[in-house]
Amino acid sequence: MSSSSSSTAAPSPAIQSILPRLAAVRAHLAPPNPTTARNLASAALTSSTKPTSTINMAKDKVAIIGSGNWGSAIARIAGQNVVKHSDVFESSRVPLWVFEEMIDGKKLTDIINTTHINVKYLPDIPLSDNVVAIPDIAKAVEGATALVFVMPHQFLAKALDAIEGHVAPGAKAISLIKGVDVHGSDIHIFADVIEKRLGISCSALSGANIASEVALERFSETTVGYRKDKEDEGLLWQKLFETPKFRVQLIEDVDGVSLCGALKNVVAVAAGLSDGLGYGNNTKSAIMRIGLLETKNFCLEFFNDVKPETFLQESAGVADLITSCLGGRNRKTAEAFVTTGKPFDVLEREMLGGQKLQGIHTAMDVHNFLKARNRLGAYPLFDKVYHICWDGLAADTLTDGL
Ligand SMILES: NC(=O)c1ccc[n+]([C@@H]2O[C@H](COP(=O)([O-])OP(=O)(O)OC[C@H]3O[C@@H](n4cnc5c(N)ncnc54)[C@H](O)[C@@H]3O)[C@@H](O)[C@H]2O)c1
Ligand SMILES: O=P(O)(O)OC[C@H](O)CO
Repeated sequence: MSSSSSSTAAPSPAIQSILPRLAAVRAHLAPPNPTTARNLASAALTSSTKPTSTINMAKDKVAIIGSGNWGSAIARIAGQNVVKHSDVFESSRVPLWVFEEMIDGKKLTDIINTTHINVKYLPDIPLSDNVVAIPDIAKAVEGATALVFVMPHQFLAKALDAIEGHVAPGAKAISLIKGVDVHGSDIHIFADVIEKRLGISCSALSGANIASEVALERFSETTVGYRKDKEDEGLLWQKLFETPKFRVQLIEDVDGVSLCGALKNVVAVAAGLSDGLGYGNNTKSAIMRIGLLETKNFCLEFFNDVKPETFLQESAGVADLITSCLGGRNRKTAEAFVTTGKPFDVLEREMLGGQKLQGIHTAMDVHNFLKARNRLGAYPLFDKVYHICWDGLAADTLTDGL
């Protein structure tokens, strides 16, 4: 963070190392408005152009880990916002980890670094020049203190293997990944997986955010869930992501934000199946309602700290469920699953140009978890999606027993 008084002498390394913590303590002691997270958020917005400290402090260095459709859209915003908030962020360079692949004989990283466009995952929409594509994940996170995880969930474990041991002291993370990590009767959100593996605090961002619409600057909202007593981190992520066309709201609810983002993908698959069957709007609305109810019941049954207001008052809740059931990739491929009879892996390859489906995998993870807990009967929609997608059950049984 830059100083409001550039003539102040630089503090010693020992003092510098405790400055981020001091800033956090100061934020807790004197929040701009202690009543609600939203008020904190707006206070941060209005104060964003004002100097916030009289002491020189290290700026946060951002790294984006993942460069698919959403990863590229979010890298675009982050690249612009680090310049806008160059008092807080190192602005000259935003490393973007790219899983290297060849496109027409050229490396995707070279194409991005030359044209500033991710031609495969977000064609036609330029990233800002400071976003630098890097194929080596350990190099991409080197020195970074604000790590943005945005990749299909199936690739996270391998990415963490490569990152572990390369994370800067004092770093924090945010997960934009939609899905759940299930082992037998255990379930975790990916923010927990990141936090545990890297030993750093991890927030979550999720909302009604079809990537291409956000990238085209169509007005959208999102939710950042931050950890208990970590409003300062929520405010930092809000600074990194908020624009006039992409509004970021804050809530102290990492679990609820993450789970809503994961489970709505299962509901979106159900909505697509319904569309494929030609059932119309009443049925789809019923699926959304039942899906939201199962989502809420699941969160409250298996996670202790979920805030009820996340479901209806936050973009991560009902709004993401609606946009995904209307316009998402999960909906689209599930509709084609019914109309073409092709399996999902074939449809993913044929219809998504390298982008990945999450909903069918989350349906299986949720099924396995509920089975292990002997609770399948309480979640009939989630269960039906699993059996239709993975078990050969006829799609036209979708609404039976709901
Ligand atoms: N696309 C959206 O509209 C959207 C919006 C909000 C949230 N999300 C969520 O964000 C997360 C990331 O989605 P996305 O749209 O950026 O990705 P995507 O679906 O476009 O996936 C493609 C990405 O996976 C990478 N990849 C492919 N094979 C790989 C491998 N073997 N190892 C590592 N990486 C590999 C590709 O390089 C590319 O970056 C997901 O959890 C998704 O649900 C997506
Ligand atoms: O296209 P989907 O179905 O993966 O959904 C995209 C986003 O999660 C919508 O917020």
